Amino acid sequence: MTLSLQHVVKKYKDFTAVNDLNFTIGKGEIFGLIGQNGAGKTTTFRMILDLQDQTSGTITWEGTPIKKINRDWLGYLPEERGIFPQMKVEEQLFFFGQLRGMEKSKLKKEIDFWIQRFDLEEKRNAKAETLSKGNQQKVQLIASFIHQPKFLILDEPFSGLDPVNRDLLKNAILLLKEKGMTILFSSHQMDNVEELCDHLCLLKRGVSLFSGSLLDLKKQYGKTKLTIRTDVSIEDFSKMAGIKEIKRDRDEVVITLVDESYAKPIFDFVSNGNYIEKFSLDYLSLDAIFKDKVGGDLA
Ligand SMILES: Nc1ncnc2c1ncn2[C@@H]1O[C@H](COP(=O)(O)OP(=O)(O)OP(=O)(O)O)[C@@H](O)[C@H]1O
Repeated sequence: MTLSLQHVVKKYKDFTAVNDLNFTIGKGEIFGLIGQNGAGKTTTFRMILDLQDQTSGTITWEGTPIKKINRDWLGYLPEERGIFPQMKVEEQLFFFGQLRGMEKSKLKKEIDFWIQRFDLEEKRNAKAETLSKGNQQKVQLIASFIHQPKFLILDEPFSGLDPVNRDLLKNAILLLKEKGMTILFSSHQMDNVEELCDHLCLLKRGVSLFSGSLLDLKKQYGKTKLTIRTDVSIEDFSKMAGIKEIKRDRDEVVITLVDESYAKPIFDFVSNGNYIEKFSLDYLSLDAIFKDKVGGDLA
């Protein structure tokens, strides 16, 4: 394993912000840390980054305590956004790359690649303060990994991005993974986590409710989401067993089953021996699982 947290605790006086946290991230993995506001995500990042000490527990990178490792292995996009407002985009990226010891010609190639990739060519010589919020975020993001770190931490990288830029970012993260980077990120948008993560940790008030592969988490709930395109009314489904929740969504009926064994009798009932256009049995979405795990208690 590349990064490993073992029994990590962080206390602020008598308040425990992170409580006995354990997870490991494999090389080249994209790992999601999810949890509501105040769950302890940023605190965890800051401990991994050695910006603050844990109260107890160990954090290691390839078996070595992180404190003993050269900082250049790391990249970080903090939740608080900030770039130099007066500096031009390209200058800014040169500044961050050189700060991290990158050689100029290699840096130039990287900058050209990412400016192109993030659709910032027209902004190359613009001062950062004249850029839209989304474009500033893209520049800060590039700055976080321009020195090609082995491990990249992104705190809420998707916040404030429109759908087009969201996709640009998503594809960039996948490209970085392809290049062998290990990536840890947090997001409140479960669809982003679902699309990107191999593994994840679900935090609630500093306690891990789950840590492991996304598929294993989904398997805990089984294939219990049933979507059927049908005119059959919700009332008519009331005679069927195994339905936990049912609602109509335009021309479809969406059912949460007690377990997947109830799907077949429902299929027989709805199709009645005829062709049906859509009948699909899926795992629950991460969003539904998250809400179930953390409950309605938002405090
Ligand atoms: N320096 C500090 N002193 C006291 N309490 C703190 C300090 N920093 C964080 N906390 C508390 O620790 C808890 C975890 O905070 P943290 O910022 O890690 O949450 P988060 O999961 O990143 O939340 P968000 O999604 O809102 O960014 C919160 O209750 C917060 O108020």
